[in-house]
Amino acid sequence: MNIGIMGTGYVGLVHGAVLSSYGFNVTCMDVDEHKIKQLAAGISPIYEPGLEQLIQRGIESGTLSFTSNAQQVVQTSDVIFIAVGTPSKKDGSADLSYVRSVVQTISNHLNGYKVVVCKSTLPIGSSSRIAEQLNGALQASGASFRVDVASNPEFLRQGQAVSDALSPSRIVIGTNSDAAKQMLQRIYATQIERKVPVLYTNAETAEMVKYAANSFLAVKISFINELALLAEKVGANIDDIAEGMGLDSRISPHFLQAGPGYGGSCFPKDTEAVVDIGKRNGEDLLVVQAAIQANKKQKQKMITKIASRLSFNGKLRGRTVAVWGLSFKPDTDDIRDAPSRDIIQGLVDLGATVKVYCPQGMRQARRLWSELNGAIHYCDSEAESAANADAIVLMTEWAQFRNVDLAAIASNMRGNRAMFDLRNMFAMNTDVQQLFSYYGVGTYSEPKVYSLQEAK
Ligand SMILES: NC(=O)C1=CN([C@@H]2O[C@H](COP(=O)(O)OP(=O)(O)OC[C@H]3O[C@@H](n4cnc5c(N)ncnc54)[C@H](O)[C@@H]3O)[C@@H](O)[C@H]2O)C=CC1
Ligand SMILES: O=C(O)[C@H]1O[C@H](OP(=O)(O)OP(=O)(O)OC[C@H]2O[C@@H](n3ccc(=O)[nH]c3=O)[C@H](O)[C@@H]2O)[C@H](O)[C@@H](O)[C@@H]1O
Repeated sequence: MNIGIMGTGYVGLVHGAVLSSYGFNVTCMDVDEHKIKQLAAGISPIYEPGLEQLIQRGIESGTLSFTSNAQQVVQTSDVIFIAVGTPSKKDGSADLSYVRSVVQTISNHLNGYKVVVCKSTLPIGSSSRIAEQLNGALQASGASFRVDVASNPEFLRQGQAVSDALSPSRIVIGTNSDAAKQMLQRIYATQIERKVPVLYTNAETAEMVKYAANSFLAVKISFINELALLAEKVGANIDDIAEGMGLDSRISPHFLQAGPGYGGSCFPKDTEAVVDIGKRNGEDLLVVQAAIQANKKQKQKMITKIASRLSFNGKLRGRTVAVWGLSFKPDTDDIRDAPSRDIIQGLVDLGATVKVYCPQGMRQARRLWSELNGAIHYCDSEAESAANADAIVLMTEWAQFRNVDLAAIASNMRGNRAMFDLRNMFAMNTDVQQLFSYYGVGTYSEPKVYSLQEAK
C-alpha cells in the first residue's frame, strides 16, 4: 500500500517513519523544502529519541522517501494523511489555513479513489466538510470516482513520540465508510494484533475525543497546580497529596505532577480551540475555561514567588538567575508555548540578568525568541549558567539535571544560592536542599531573608 503524509512535523514525520518500518511504502511531503532536503539526507529536523535512526532505516530499506512534490504524492498514494499544523489564532480558534491549503492541493491532483485521513487535530465537523469539498469538486469536474475521508486523531506525546506511535494507548477511527475503515485496519494491523484498543465511531466523535482528552488532561494539571498553591500556604505537601489522591484508581496517579503550568504546542491551543467551538455552538465550557485561567495564574505565581524571595522592592535589578530547561518538557527540543518563555520574560521585565541552559531547546529558542536575544545569555552547561548567579530556576525536568555536581555548582553561586525547583525534582533530596535555599512547588518552605547587599 502506498501512503502519503502531508506535513512532516512531530506527528507526520513520526507517523510516516513508523509506518515505513512496518513495510508500507511511505512518502512524506512538506512545503518546507529545507526540511525535505535534510530529511532526504537522513537528518531529522526535530529531536525525538529514536526518530533519526528510524528515518535512516526507512530510507535505506527504500520504504521511506521525502518530497515537496504534492502532485506526485497525491497521485501515487492509496491513503493520504493530513498532518499539518492547526495553531491558535489570536481569538483562540484553530487556524485552519494550512489544512485548507493542503486540502486544495489534494483536490487539484486527485486521480482516483483514495482515503484521506485527518491526523491533525481539527475542529469538530472538519472531516465531513473536507469530504464535501473534495467530493463536490470531483462531481463538478465530472469525475467517475469519489474519495472517503476519515478522522484518525493522534495521541502521541513529544519526547516519546516514536514509542507512543509504535505502541499507542488507543486508535480512534472516525468514519462511516467501510472501505476507509478497512484501509485503516490494514494500516494499523500490527498494533491491532498487539491488542491496542480500537474505537470505531463517526468522524465528529473522533474529532471530539481528541479535544476532550487534551482538555481533560489540562484540567487535571491546573487542578493539581491550584491545590499546590494552597498546599504551600497551609503547610501541606502536594506530591504526597497527589500520591494520596492517585492511589484511588478512579483518579489515577498520572498527570498530577504540580509544576509551573502546562505548555507545549497542544494543550494551550486545544483548550482555547475547544472553548471557541463551545461558544460557536452556544455552550460555555466553564471547566476548560477555568483550567486555562488557572494555567495563566500559575505561571504568574511562579514569577511572583521567585521575585518575592530574591528581590528588593519587588525588582530583580542586580540579580542573576540561571534558568535550566527551556523546552516545555524533557526529551524534546520543542519550545512552543513553553512556560519557560513567560517566566523568563517576567524575570527580565523585573530587571534580572537571565542565563539559560537547556540540553535541546536552545537552538529553537535562539531562532524563535529573537526578541529576547539581547536580554538573555545562552550557556553551554548547567555550571556555566549558574556561575555567580543568585538563583537557579529549574523549569524542565531533564534527567541530566539529577547528575550534575550540584555541590560544585552551589559553591560557585552567590547570595543565598536559591534553587526554585519548579518540577520538584529534588523535593525528596535533603542533601540537595541543604546546598541551596530550596523552594519547590506546593511544598512549604520558610522564607529566607536575602543576605546580599542591596543591589543598585
Ligand atoms: N506535536 C504533537 O505532539 C501532536 C500534534 N498533534 C496535532 O497534529 C498536527 C500537526 O502537529 P505538529 O506535527 O506538531 O506540527 P508541526 O508544526 O511540527 O508540523 C507541521 C508541518 O506541516 C507543514 N506544512 C504546512 N503546510 C503544508 C502544506 N500545505 N503541505 C504540506 N506540508 C505543510 C509544515 O511545513 C510543517 O513541517 C496539529 O494539528 C497538532 O495539534 C496531535 C498529537 C500530538
Ligand atoms: O495533542 C498533543 O499534542 C499531545 O499533547 C500532550 O502531549 P505533550 O504536549 O507532548 O506533552 P505532555 O506530556 O502531555 O505534557 C504537556 C504539558 O503538561 C505538563 N505536565 C504534564 C503532566 C503533569 O502531571 N504535569 C504537568 O505540568 C508538561 O510539563 C507539559 O508542559 C498529550 O499528552 C498527548 O496525548 C497529545 O497527543
